[in-house]
Amino acid sequence: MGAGKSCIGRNLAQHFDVPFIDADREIEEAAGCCVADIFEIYGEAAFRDGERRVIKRILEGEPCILATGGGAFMNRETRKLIGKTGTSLWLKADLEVLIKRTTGRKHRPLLNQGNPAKILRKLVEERYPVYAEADITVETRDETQDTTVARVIATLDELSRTYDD
Ligand SMILES: Nc1ncnc2c1ncn2[C@@H]1O[C@H](COP(=O)(O)OP(=O)(O)O)[C@@H](O)[C@H]1O
Ligand SMILES: O=C(O)C1=C[C@@H](OP(=O)(O)O)[C@@H](O)[C@H](O)C1
Ligand SMILES: [Mg+2]
Repeated sequence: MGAGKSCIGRNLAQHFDVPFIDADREIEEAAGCCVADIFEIYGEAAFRDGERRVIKRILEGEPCILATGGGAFMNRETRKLIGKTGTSLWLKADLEVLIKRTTGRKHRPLLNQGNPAKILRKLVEERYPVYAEADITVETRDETQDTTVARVIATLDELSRTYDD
């Protein structure tokens, strides 16, 4: 949450001229309400179930850049499917950066359940070892979106040169 998956993913899709899909927006469309309302009305378990199904459908579709929600990669089945059909990229941010980028934003229900900084610290501890299984890791720091996008593109360019050699 706050790493920039949605913003940077959209930018990258424009750069590479491929479709961009945000899994959270797809879930909201299917449910007819926003993520916060899905959590409130149906509960987190129902959201996770919808998230798993929506991501599976997207991965079975046309090639695209997909921004998942921060919890999606924690699902073993989703992780396996991403590994089989796609290339995963972890936008890795320090806790401080995540706090700065999420402060004052109310649309992430998990951060409204207590002290957001504490919740984010716990999630970083739980999730980062699993996120480390991603194919590619790119750091995102306290910097402009353009700087992060440029770092991702440079990393991908370097990797494609490595594969070409
Ligand atoms: N370098 C950066 N990369 C990505 N987002 C940034 C950056 N700097 C500031 N931001 C802000 O941080 C927030 C990231 O949110 P978002 O893209 O929704 O992240 P996620 O989808 O990972 O939760 C946005 O409000 C964006 O404007
Ligand atoms: O980390 C999480 O568990 C979540 C992250 C959110 O997406 P972003 O990571 O795009 O904010 C959204 O899917 C939901 O609020 C749960
Ligand atoms: Mg997002």
